[in-house]
Amino acid sequence: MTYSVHEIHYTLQGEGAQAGRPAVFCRFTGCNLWSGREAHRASAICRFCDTEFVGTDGPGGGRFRSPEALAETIAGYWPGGGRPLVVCTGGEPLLQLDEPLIKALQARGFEVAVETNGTRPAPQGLDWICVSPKAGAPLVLICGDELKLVHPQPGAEPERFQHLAFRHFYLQPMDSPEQEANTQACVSYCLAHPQWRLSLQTHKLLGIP
Ligand SMILES: C[S@@+](CC[C@H](N)C(=O)[O-])C[C@H]1O[C@@H](n2cnc3c(N)ncnc32)[C@H](O)[C@@H]1O
Ligand SMILES: Nc1nc2[nH]cc(C(=O)O)c2c(=O)[nH]1
Ligand code: SF4
Ligand SMILES: [Mg+2]
Repeated sequence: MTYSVHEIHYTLQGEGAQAGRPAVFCRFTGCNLWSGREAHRASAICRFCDTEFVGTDGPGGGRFRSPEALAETIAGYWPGGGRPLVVCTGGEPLLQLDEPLIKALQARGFEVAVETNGTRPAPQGLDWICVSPKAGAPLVLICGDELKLVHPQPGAEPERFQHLAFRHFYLQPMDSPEQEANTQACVSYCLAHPQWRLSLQTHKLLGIP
């Protein structure tokens, strides 16, 4: 298996239940819900993506020919100490992340977390699964550690997901020109439905990647 990675960097997890925790981010190329090209955004299934994931030419990106090669590169970003955490994201990481890579990362002491749109089954052995459902896309990954719903999304109302088997339920305001109104909508919904908590994209507030 060759892995195509857009970028690798070390920063704080900005979102959800693990916000504030140092982590290496491995951003895989490609997504099944958008090509990543602006010309295709308006006709994509997922139209609000805030992320660049096309190509292997980002910082630390490249093509890695084995799980060991990618795991060794990721391990090189950890400063030492603490419990190493890698967040596999993208693009859609579950198009590429497989059990051999999870094992190679865990063999180097890493907890392996994933940020996924939930349209693909997860490989065995993940330490943390964050599912972020998208309106109009089939949700097949219906259990995990956190469900983090970008809100508001017509066709992906929180009520559709509240019964699923996740430990944490988060609403994350959609970053868009309507962000202030979206944030207020998330606050109001959480106050009225306390099963849900607010996830702010704290890395954007801090100006870190
Ligand atoms: C770029 S996605 C990559 C992982 C995966 N494809 C997914 O959608 O979960 C990482 C996280 O950012 C969230 N996200 C993407 N665009 C956003 C936006 N405009 N505002 C808020 N969150 C956004 C996604 O829902 C997901 O939780
Ligand atoms: N700091 C930081 N935290 C994040 N949590 C999820 C992210 C993502 O794009 O998957 C992300 C990201 O892009 N940056
Ligand atoms: S599913 Fe994730 S990576 Fe793909 S376009 Fe949507 S937010 Fe971006
Ligand atoms: Mg991001």
